[in-house]
Amino acid sequence: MNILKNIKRTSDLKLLLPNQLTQLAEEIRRLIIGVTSANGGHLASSLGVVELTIALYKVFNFPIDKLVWDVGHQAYAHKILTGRRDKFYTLRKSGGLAGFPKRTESIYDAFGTGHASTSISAALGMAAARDIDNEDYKVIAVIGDGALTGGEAFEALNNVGALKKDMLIILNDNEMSIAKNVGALSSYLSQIRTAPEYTKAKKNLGNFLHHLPKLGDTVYKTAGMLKDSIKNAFIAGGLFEEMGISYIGPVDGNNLFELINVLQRVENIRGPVLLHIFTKKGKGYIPAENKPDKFHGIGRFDIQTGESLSSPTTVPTYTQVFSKTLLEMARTDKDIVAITAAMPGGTGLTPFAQQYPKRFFDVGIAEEHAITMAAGLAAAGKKPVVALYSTFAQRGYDQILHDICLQKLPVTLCLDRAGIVGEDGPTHHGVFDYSFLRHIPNIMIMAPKDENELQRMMYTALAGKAPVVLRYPRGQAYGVQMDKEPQPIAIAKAEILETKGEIAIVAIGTMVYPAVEAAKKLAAEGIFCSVVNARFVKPLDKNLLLKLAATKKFILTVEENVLAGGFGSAVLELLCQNGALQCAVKCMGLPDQFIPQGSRKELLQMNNLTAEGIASFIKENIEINKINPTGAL
Ligand SMILES: Cc1ncc(C[n+]2csc(CCOP(=O)(O)OP(=O)(O)O)c2C)c(N)n1
Ligand SMILES: CC(=O)[C@@H](O)[C@H](O)COP(=O)(O)O
Ligand SMILES: [Mg+2]
Repeated sequence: MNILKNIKRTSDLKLLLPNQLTQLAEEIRRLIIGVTSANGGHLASSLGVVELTIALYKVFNFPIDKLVWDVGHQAYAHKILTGRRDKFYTLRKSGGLAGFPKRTESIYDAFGTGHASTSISAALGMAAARDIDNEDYKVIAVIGDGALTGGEAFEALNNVGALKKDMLIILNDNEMSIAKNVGALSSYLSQIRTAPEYTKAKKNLGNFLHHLPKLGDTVYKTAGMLKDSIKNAFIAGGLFEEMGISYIGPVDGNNLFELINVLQRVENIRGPVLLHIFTKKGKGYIPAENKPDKFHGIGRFDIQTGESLSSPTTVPTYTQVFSKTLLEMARTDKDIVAITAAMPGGTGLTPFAQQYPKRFFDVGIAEEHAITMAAGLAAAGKKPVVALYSTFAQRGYDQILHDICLQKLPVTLCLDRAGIVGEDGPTHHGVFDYSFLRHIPNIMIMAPKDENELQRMMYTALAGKAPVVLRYPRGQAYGVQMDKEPQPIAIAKAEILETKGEIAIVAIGTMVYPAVEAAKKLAAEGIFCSVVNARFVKPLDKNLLLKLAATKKFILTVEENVLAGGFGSAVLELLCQNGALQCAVKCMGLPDQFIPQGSRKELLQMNNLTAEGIASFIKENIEINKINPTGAL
């Protein structure tokens, strides 16, 4: 790692000779592969943009110029080149470097990201601020072809074309979202790549690059000739041009010197420019080049073989249970249709897509559209199931409220990765869904304690005629026996798991088994508790909760959601409105702050959301609330 080691600041890179730049790309790739093989991470996307990152640092002057990475999952080379090489081994670990750009981590991270399609809006904001202050720096957004399918990116392009700010949008087209990119825009981009004019342009490119002036040629700049000369060497990108954005490309984004040359010239063009580059996702690591979807975001793996190093298990993930159950239900119910927003693999919908292609829709990174489209399908008599990650469903709040719930349409929203997700950190934890959904009229919200309950809740949701939200976490379920003929559960009925003592633990979803275990631990110490699996955040089991309030001295609610507006606060509201706060009530859940990155286990422990944490919390409260620990009601 000789070249990389000697880069102390980004300006050192500008002095490197061509062969040293090539070696640098190689060294960066090795480092990225080494660290992600140990820590997991977004490998394929980061490998694809190594040349782009080097070219950007060669040509531009960051952090005075501003660089915004869309999603930010591809920014590993950027981190390595901006003073974080020595800490790169801490990537995605608790207290380590974030997997995404983060403003508090480096001045080179101009904008924090994690969710898709925000880069053009953020870059336009920076360009507008620059112009208000009469400053002079470049603003660059790098957006992938997947992220460009998001509505926010188009809202931004629409505005960019009107405001005509000096800014560069680099479209990194690798024909992939996480899975194969989909949609009309993706077809349009591939038409550009395969157009005969492009082959001609590519032939002329070498010639063209050697004859055009670089930075500082004022004659070309003022006459606007530079822009025309560059554009004439490429082919028309009609869509963007029509929107008032100069289109340049496509350029081979894994050809470092071609890229540097083009960037040196594009730098001089005034107004908004979109530079279309194409790259290979996973470039430089054969297993990732061959399976870019598998290596998009991967856990620990063996570098030699590319095989996963996660311990094998027969316990299914919640995602797999959702996937299998939906497939079974769809066999007998022809009205079931499924929608994903660019995450067929992550949400478990790939088998459904293969089996029922006519009833499956991958809409691209377009959560808002996915939800309203589901509302349309429901209005026309179908039973849509929309599978989204909880964190990305945040995008669709108004669509859930206005398009589904107000019209009481039977859409089932399956929120995967709900709760703490782990190493992706605060941009991705799905810890707000109870709070941003439960105040919406007509909605039903359920959370299963295990995979069998998830199955039963899916049957419950699809048997009804109203909007339902089901939320379940990332990773392994419990390994419980599954019902052969799953039956729906009773609406608004909690499950009583233990009936002892003056204390009641009312837990929901992932917190039910830890609550049961806590009760067992406490019982071994002579402290007795009742345990309730609430099952529903809405509607609550009113009768049971009022009975508990009347008969117990202390109720503890436990949830894997922020406390503000969550399940516990729903219980408190119910008891308060019914004048039933005669017993003490406390709530365990997540605090009013963003949860950092770390393993799910570590983060649950840090927040006391474990059997031990629940048991200690109860012990602390015994004295305060004058509870008879041995009391058996
Ligand atoms: C709002 C939102 N929805 C979904 C995702 C999940 N996601 C992360 S990266 C990605 C694909 C991005 O594709 P692209 O922009 O082309 O980048 P590439 O990985 O191909 O480099 C998706 C769907 C997200 N981060 N944000
Ligand atoms: C960057 C991004 O948003 C996704 O790639 C996400 O990291 C996937 O998470 P899972 O690994 O839980 O599928
Ligand atoms: Mg892509």
